[in-house]
This record gives sequence, C-alpha cells and structure tokens, in this order.
Amino acid sequence: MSTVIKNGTVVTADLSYEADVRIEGDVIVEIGKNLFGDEVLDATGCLIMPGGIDPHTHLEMPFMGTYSADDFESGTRAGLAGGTTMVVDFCLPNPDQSLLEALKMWDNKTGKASADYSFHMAITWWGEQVFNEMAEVVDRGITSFKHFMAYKGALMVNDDEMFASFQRCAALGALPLVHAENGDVVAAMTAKLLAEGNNGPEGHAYSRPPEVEGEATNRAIMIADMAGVPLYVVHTSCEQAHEAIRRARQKGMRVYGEPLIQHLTLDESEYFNADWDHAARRVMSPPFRNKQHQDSLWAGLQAGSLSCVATDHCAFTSEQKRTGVGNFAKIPNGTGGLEDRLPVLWTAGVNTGRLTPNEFVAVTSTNIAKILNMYPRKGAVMVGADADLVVWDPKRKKTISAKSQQSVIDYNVFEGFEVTGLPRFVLSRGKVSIVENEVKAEPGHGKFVAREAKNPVNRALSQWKELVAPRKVERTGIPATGV
Ligand SMILES: NC(=O)NCCC(=O)O
Ligand SMILES: [Zn+2]
Ligand SMILES: [Zn+2]
Repeated sequence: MSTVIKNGTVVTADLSYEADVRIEGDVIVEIGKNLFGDEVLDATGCLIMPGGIDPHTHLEMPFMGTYSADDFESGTRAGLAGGTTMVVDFCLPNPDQSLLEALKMWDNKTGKASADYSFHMAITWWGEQVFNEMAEVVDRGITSFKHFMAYKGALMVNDDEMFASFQRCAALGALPLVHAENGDVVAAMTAKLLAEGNNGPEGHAYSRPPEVEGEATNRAIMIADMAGVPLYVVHTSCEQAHEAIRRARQKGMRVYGEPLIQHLTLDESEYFNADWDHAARRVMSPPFRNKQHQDSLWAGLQAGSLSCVATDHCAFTSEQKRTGVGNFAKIPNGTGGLEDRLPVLWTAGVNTGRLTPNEFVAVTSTNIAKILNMYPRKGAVMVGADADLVVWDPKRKKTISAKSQQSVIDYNVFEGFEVTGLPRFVLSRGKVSIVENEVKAEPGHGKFVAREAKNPVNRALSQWKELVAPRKVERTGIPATGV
C-alpha cells in the first residue's frame, strides 16, 4: 500500500521545488513528477515539509510537587495537530536515583504516544554511578544530557559537577544541554522579593532578570569550551544570553541557542495583568521578556546565531498554578505550545518576512535533527527518510482557543491569536494522523528514536581539542636543584 502526496511544493531547509512524494510503509520511497499510489493526498496550493521536531517537552513530568498535565498521549496528539511529528522529552532522575531506573520510568510513560519521540537525560546529581551510567545511557541511544543551573535545592547542579559531566559528555561524544540561569542569585532575589511582600506572579519575572540568564549562559559556554564539548542552550530568552552565544560562535565555539515560540511572541506585560490566573498561567523560566529581547531572538534566527525554535511544553492547569497564590515561588513553572509552535511561527515569522519558508523548516525541524544526529532519518524530505511530513496550507486560518485545542489544560497562552498557515495533512511515519481539524492520530503508533553519539561536530571538536591540548615541554637543559 503506497500513499502519494500530489500537486504540492516540497520545501526543505535548502530549497523549494514542485514534486510529488510517494510513501511506502514508514518511509519516503520516491520524489518526482506524476507519481502514482494507492492513496492520494491532494496538496494543491500546499507545501510539503518535514514534520516539526520539538526538541524540548516535559510530558507527565513530576515538578514542583505536581505532574505536568499533558502526557505522551495528549502531548504528541497536540503536536501532530499543529504539524509536529516528533518530540524530545526530558528524563529527570531524582537526586541519588539511578539514570537507568529513571529511564525505565520514562519508558513506561510513552505507551500511548502517537508520534515518535526521543529523550534527553538530565544530570540532577553527580557521583561515580552517574559517571558510569552515562555510558549505558548513550548506548541506549540517548546522547544528550541536560544540566539545570537553576532550581536551587531541587534540580540544580554546581559548576564542578557541570564541568565533570561536560568532560564525560566530551569523552562519550554526547551533547550537554543547559538551562542557563544563575540559581543562587534567583534564590536570593526570590527570598528578598517575598520578604518585601512582592508575592504575585510578576515577582517571578522580577526574580529572574536577563542578567541572571546572560551570566549563566556565558559561564556554561566557557565551561563547555574548557571541557572540549559542544553546548546546546535551551530556552534562550534574552539579548544577554543571545549575545554570549553569538560571541562564542563568532570565535568558533560550537554553541547552539534555542528560543521558544513563547519568548518570540509573548512579552512581560502578561505578568502585569490584573487577573492573577492570567499572569500565573504564563509563569515559566526564564520569564517572558520585553520587545527588544524579542527582536534580538528574531534577529538570531535570521542570522543563524540561534538554531532551533522549541516550546518547552510543560503545561499545568489553572488549578495547579493556584498552588502559588500568596507565593509566586510555588507556582509550577511552565507553559504549553506544542500545537501552536508551527502556526504561530509561520504567522509571526514567515508571513511578516522575518523568515523564509526554508528557514522555517530549518529552525523547526532540520537543524535539530542534525544537532541531535538523527538527520536525514528525521528533518528531511528525502528518499529513505521517515515519512514524518506536514502538508502545509499557507492560507488556512484559525483563531487559537483553548476550547478547540488537544492539550488537556483549560487555557492557552496564545488564546485569541489569529494564525494563517496550518496543516492540511500530517503524517507520522507514513500514517495520516491529521486531516485538517480531524484527528486520526493513533495512540501507540509513536516509537522511540535512538540516536548515535559522536556526530560530525563532536568528532571535529575532539580532533581540534586534541591538536591544541596542553603538552609537556621536553627540556634538555634542566638546572640542578639547589641541594
Ligand atoms: N521552563 C519552565 O518554566 N518549566 C519547565 C522546566 C524547565 O525547562 O525549566
Ligand atoms: Zn528549563
Ligand atoms: Zn524545559
């Protein structure tokens, strides 16, 4: 049984051209003119693009005394509805918990995923066991390790632990990730704000100014350079952090920055809303910033100094958010966006001329597939690639509303946004999972995607670091000691 997508324009990160795409089973088998198949999907007026890959989600994650509300079933369904065909979620071991044991727990959550997924492993504590188990984690196809520089007393790791872990990543050919905020400063500022009675959701934003993020980003970059490993900075939200990444890249360092669709399009004024629920629903770390920071992020995507647009989808209901009434530090941190990332980015990016359609594909799919070493299986429209495809109708419109979303939460931070550009069809490894508003996603269809370590950038950097490594000077004329 074959499926042919006909009459569309294939849009990849490199080029756009008219062609039909034929799929058999899970993969693309032919791209060309006048193709035939058993089933035909009409793409007239549409673009055929690689499905979105969201490299940053937290589905059913235990966090701040509760669990994020969307699980792998609703989360991957929401992703598919908006054109995202793969998510990379974070496995978070408890302090002192075995990484392998945590992995088993995360594996158990994925049974109803309807799109493919992979994991990043978080390094939440450090010791010989973690050092040893990192190799096993890599062997199981998880080749990226997340480090929280914030959430003091919970997930945060210190510089010595981070340096040790980064060196281990270098040795294994893995990629370290950082949540870059200075956790010590955030903790001190939080305590001061609360002591002064500043306990509303806006206090969350005051406690995490851009400097807190800029400092930590720069620190992580320098530590990664000393460890000889590339670095991926998640949820880059401000000019200070972007500047650190831009400067490092200009010096030849292998650093990637990931702005979120929320930071690109929503600003700090949300926290000053008189409605407590409205403001608290938007509490996430780092917080939303002002327009100048947003302009910096857009410029970074245009210039190539920022690489991927993600969501950090970590959705909590209004009820869950209300745990923080009277103390902003207890509001569960996180917002949703899986279903909205592509339509909002297309509307605010491509429809305004900030991004080309090819750049859109690069920052939503292809770049991260390359960074995480799963290209061209993912992130490509190519013979042999997985048929994770979105047939994108650039003229289709909708107004975003919680009432019609797939996420299980009771609100949407993009409520009322009018988007132009939506999927007509979404295919997950060949399975037609979305037909406009009709969800045909099949729970259980999603599979784990194992990734190999030592991608070309890791290998090149190791080679360079070996070449310039400190070497002992062999001397002939060594003076006698003065005995
Ligand atoms: N970002 C956020 O506020 N919540 C999810 C956890 C994290 O990525 O820091
Ligand atoms: Zn984070
Ligand atoms: Zn996150």
